Amino acid sequence: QQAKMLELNRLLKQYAKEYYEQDQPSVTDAEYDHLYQELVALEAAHPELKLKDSITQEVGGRVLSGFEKVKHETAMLSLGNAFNYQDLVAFEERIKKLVSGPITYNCELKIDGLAISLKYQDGKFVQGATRGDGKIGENITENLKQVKDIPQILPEPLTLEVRGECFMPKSSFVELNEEREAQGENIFANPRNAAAGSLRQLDTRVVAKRNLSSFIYAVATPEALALTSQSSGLAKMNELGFHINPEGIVCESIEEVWNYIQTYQEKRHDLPYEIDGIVIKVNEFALQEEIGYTVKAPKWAIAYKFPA
Ligand SMILES: COc1nc2nc(N)nc(N)c2nc1C
Repeated sequence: QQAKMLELNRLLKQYAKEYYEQDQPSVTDAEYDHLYQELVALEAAHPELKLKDSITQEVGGRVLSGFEKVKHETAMLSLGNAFNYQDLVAFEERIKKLVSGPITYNCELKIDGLAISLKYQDGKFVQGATRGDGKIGENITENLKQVKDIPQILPEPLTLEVRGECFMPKSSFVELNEEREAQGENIFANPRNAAAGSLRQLDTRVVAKRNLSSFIYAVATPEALALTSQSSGLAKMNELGFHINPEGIVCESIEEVWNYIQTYQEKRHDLPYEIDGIVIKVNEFALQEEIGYTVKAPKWAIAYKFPA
């Protein structure tokens, strides 16, 4: 076993050197991960034999043997869907039955990535998680630390949780598939799969090379920031250093919402990331509370899905 550990360490250090210094690894990520996991397992089985300079002890060589589960304090919900103008009119009619007074709509691009939750304690990023089943997600904090536009420290010592989408820009997706093709590895079908596959990596150094990005779209703890609307919430999160999608607008009517949808049904082909629709939300938080939720989704929001 000791000999095996020595051999694995020698190989992995050689591969890591190729990967990080010479940028032409002689093995694929998958082979590297496999060997790495073999060493992690060996060390777990024989801790007394673990080499003190083992590659698994190196800073940055954060390799998990799996992801812990985390419970979401407030469930990460899904969205009801709309597929045409009539669905949007029906959405507004349902809402108008539940509230009096003027309603405005915050319209946001629906990024084709995967939902993430980010928790901050006294202004420090302490936990990142996947949506999972909405109640229980996976702890991918170490991987999300490799996403460059996710702030590690906030300008104020706030304790809050935000939610958003982690995605791979189109250009990075093309590059990654070219690399994988060159190494005879299977390519990803779309940027969403590439992002999901990257965040599932157990070796944070692989994640660091995948050029993932994020757009934050909600504060899960709005009371933490005394916010009154979705649009002001996004502005505040932007000030705090979160990456907020710049294409969102406030609409005064469903007609305006429909114009926005038509605009992006075309414009989306020119965006540097993939979107699969538009999310329309009642902008005022007081009205959102009045309108409420179904078991699985807010009644004050709807996702208009672009035709595939
Ligand atoms: C309020 O809940 C949500 N808001 C969202 N907003 C945007 N922009 N994109 C999403 N995918 C999204 N998903 C959910 C569940």
